[in-house]
Amino acid sequence: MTTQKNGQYVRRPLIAGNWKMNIDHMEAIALVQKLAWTLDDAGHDYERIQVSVFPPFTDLRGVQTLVSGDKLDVDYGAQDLSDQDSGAYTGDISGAFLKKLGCSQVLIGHSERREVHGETDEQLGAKLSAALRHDLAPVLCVGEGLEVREAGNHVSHTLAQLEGALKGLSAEDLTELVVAYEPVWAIGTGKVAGPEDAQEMSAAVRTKLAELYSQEFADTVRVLYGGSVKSKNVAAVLAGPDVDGALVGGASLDPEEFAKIISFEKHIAAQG
Ligand SMILES: O=C(CO)COP(=O)(O)O
Repeated sequence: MTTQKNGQYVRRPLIAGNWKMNIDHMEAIALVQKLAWTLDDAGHDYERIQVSVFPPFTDLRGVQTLVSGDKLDVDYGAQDLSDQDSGAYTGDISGAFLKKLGCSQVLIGHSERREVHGETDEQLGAKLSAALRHDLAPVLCVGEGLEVREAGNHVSHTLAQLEGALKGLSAEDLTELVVAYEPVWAIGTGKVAGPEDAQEMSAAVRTKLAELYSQEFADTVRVLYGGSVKSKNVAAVLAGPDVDGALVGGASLDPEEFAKIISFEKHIAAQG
């Protein structure tokens, strides 16, 4: 969600937790509950900074029951979806089912899906279309591996992933698009991209979106950074004007640490 203030776009920061294949449905309920309590105690304003979690599929019903029963402001979504809506696709999950479970977002093209399941930009484009058919905001993940970074081709590589997945989709289709830049070498390694790296790529993503669609569209799309985000580095990583939030893996499994990351503005203020 993006609003306009004095002719400028104000992008609502999003801090999202990707739980990957961690935490069963009982643990998920406890984690969301603890997170919500911690954020309430800290006086978190969800309208200003959106909070989402991406649990495994089997946890979604439990999370839905808790969020709707306790009227929590935490949003949630799935880590993947099928490009099909129903039928003989054993093991796949339809966007229609996710929507029924109250999901508002869905991750698409996480580097682990690209690597482990060989998902291609073309398939990801089909998944984006499926998300849009079911009114799920797609969080499209892009980012380069270490070799590409070392060769200095990270910007062109990442923008090609972006363009490949968005092929054939219009700005009107993509009003809820979120892009997450996650350099593969920073995921789960403790090596976080420098603030300049996060800003460089976020700005490049925005320029590409302006080229493909319009500046106005590009100004409304939120670009997240992901890869070893922790409370101690979040203020630096989110300092760039084009970085609109974070996609957090490991650190989102600890409710206190995740709540501290969500309160990143306090860390920025403390830095002066
Ligand atoms: O892959 C990630 C989020 O999608 C990042 O994971 P880590 O924060 O554990 O590095």
